[in-house]
Amino acid sequence: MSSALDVTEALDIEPPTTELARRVSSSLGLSTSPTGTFHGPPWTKTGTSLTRTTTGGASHKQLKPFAAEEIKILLLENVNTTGQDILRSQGYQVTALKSSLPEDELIEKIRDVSVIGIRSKTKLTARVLREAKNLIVVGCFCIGTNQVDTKVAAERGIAVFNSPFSNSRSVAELIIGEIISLARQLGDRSNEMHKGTWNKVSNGCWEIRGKTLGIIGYGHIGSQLSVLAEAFGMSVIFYDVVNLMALGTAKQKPTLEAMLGTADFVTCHVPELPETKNMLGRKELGYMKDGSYLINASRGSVIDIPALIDAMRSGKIAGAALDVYPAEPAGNGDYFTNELNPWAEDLRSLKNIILTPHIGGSTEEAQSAIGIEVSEALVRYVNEGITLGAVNMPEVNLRSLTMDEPNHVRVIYIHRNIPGVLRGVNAILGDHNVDKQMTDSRGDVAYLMADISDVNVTVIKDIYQRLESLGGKGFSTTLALDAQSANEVPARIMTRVLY
Ligand SMILES: NC(=O)c1ccc[n+]([C@@H]2O[C@H](COP(=O)([O-])OP(=O)(O)OC[C@H]3O[C@@H](n4cnc5c(N)ncnc54)[C@H](O)[C@@H]3O)[C@@H](O)[C@H]2O)c1
Ligand SMILES: O=C(O)[C@H](O)COP(=O)(O)O
Repeated sequence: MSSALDVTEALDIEPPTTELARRVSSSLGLSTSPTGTFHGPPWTKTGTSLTRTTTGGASHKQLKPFAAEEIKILLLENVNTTGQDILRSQGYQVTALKSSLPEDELIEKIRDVSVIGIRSKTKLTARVLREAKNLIVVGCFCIGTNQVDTKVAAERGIAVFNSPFSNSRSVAELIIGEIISLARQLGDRSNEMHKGTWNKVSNGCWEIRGKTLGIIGYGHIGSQLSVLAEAFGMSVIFYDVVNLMALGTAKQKPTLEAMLGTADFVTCHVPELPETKNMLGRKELGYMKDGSYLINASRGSVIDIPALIDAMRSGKIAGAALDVYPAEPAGNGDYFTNELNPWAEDLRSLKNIILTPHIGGSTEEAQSAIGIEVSEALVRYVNEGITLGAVNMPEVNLRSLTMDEPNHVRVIYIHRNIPGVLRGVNAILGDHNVDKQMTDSRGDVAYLMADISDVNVTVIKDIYQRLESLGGKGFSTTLALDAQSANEVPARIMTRVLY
C-alpha cells in the first residue's frame, strides 16, 4: 500500500510560491494543493526511506518522470482518436471536445490544463496564454501555427508543436480535383441538375492538359501538387520567396507578377504572415490572364475577397475555389453567412465558384497521421523534455534515461537567452557528475537539458535550492521533482526560468 506524501515535506524543501512555480510544478506532476503545498504522485514512507510507485513497474524500460494521471489535457476541434488514444495510454487525463471555444470559455478551461491540443480554429492569443497558468505545451494537430501567438508562448516557457506535412498530400489532391472541376464548371452543372435543369454546354469548358499551373509557395503542398499537375500534362511555374529546386520540369519565376501573367490556374500555398496578407489584391488580380482561375486553400487572409468578387463579376477570373476564409465558424452547423463575412452572399451568388469548409486536410489518412505525430511529440516533451519539432523553441534532445541508469536526474532549464544565465546554472550542475548536456537557443529563449548521474535525494534538494536561488537574480525559477521507486532517487528535475 502506498499513501500520498507531501514531497516538499519529505525532502524538507520550501514549496515554490509563485504562480509560475505552481504552474510548472503542477504540469510536471507535482500539483499544488490549495494551500500551495506540493503533492506528488503516490510516495511511500517507511521509516526514513522514501519510495514512489512507478507507473509501469520494472517492465517499463524507459523511466517515466511523474504521475501521468495528474497531467490534464484538453483537446479541441475533434482531434483524431489516434491522437487521443496515445495520450490516454500514457495515463493522462484527456478531455476531448468536437469544436473550438470562444475566447472567454477557452480562458476558463485552459487555466486548469497542462497540455492543449487544437487545430486551425482555436485562437491561442497572448491574452489566452497569459491566463494559462498551468500550460507547458501546445499541440497544433494541423500544419498552420498562425492561430497561436508562438512568441508569447515561448516567453512563457510553453512549447508549441505541429504536424508539418501529414496532410500535404490531401491538400494537393483536393487542388487537382478543383482544377478539373473549375475547368469543366462541374459545380454549376451539378447544382443545375440538383435543381432539375439539364444544361449540356462545352462553351468555356477546357481540358487541363497543356495548361499552365502557377503555384504561389512551393513548400510541402506546392511541390507535391507540382508533381501531380505534371502527371496531368500541365506545365508548372511557381513563385516563392526562397530559391528552391524545381521538381520535374517546373520553373521558378522571379516575381509574383511574372508568374501571374503566365498561369491559366493560380493556386496559393503560403503560410499566414504579415507579408502574405492580401497578397492577391486588386493589383495582383489585374496581372492575371483574362479568363484564368484562382484557388486558395492556404489561409483566408491571403486573398482580398471583395477584389476577387469584382474580378469574377467582370469575367477577368473565370472561376475560383476557396477552402479558407478570413473568419471561419467555430464548428459544424454554424452559419458562414454572418457579420464576420459581409461578402458571403456575394460569393454564393457567383458562377463557377467552389466553396468548401476548410477541408483541405480533412481526410481519414491525414487526420490519423496527424493524431499520431503530434501526440507522440507531446508525450516526448511532457515525459522527457525533448523539443524536436517544436516551432517556437530550440530543438534539444538527449537519449532517454532507462531503467539501467536509475540514479540519474534530468534537468531541464528554460530561460531567457541573455548573458550569465548558463554560468549560474552550470556552476550549480558542475558540482555533480554531468553525464551529458545540451543547450541551444532560438531568439529570446534558451533551453538546457542535462542528465546528471549518481544523485540521491540530498543532491536533488541541493540542486533544487541552488537553482531556486537563481530566481533571486531577477528570474522566476521553478523545479519539479520526480522519482522512480527503484533506488528512491529522482529520475528527473525540470526547472524553468521564465520571463
Ligand atoms: N486548407 C487546408 O486544410 C490546409 C491544410 C494544410 C495547410 N494549409 C495551409 O497551407 C499553408 C502552406 O502549407 P505547406 O505545408 O506547403 O507550407 P510550407 O511551409 O511547406 O511551404 C510554404 C512555402 O511558402 C513560401 N512562402 C512564404 N512566404 C512567402 C511569400 N511571401 N511569397 C511566396 N512564397 C512564400 C515558403 O518559402 C514555403 O516554400 C500552411 O501554412 C497552412 O496555412 C491549409
Ligand atoms: O493548417 C492546417 O493543417 C490546415 O489548415 C488544416 O486545419 P484543420 O486541422 O483545422 O482542418
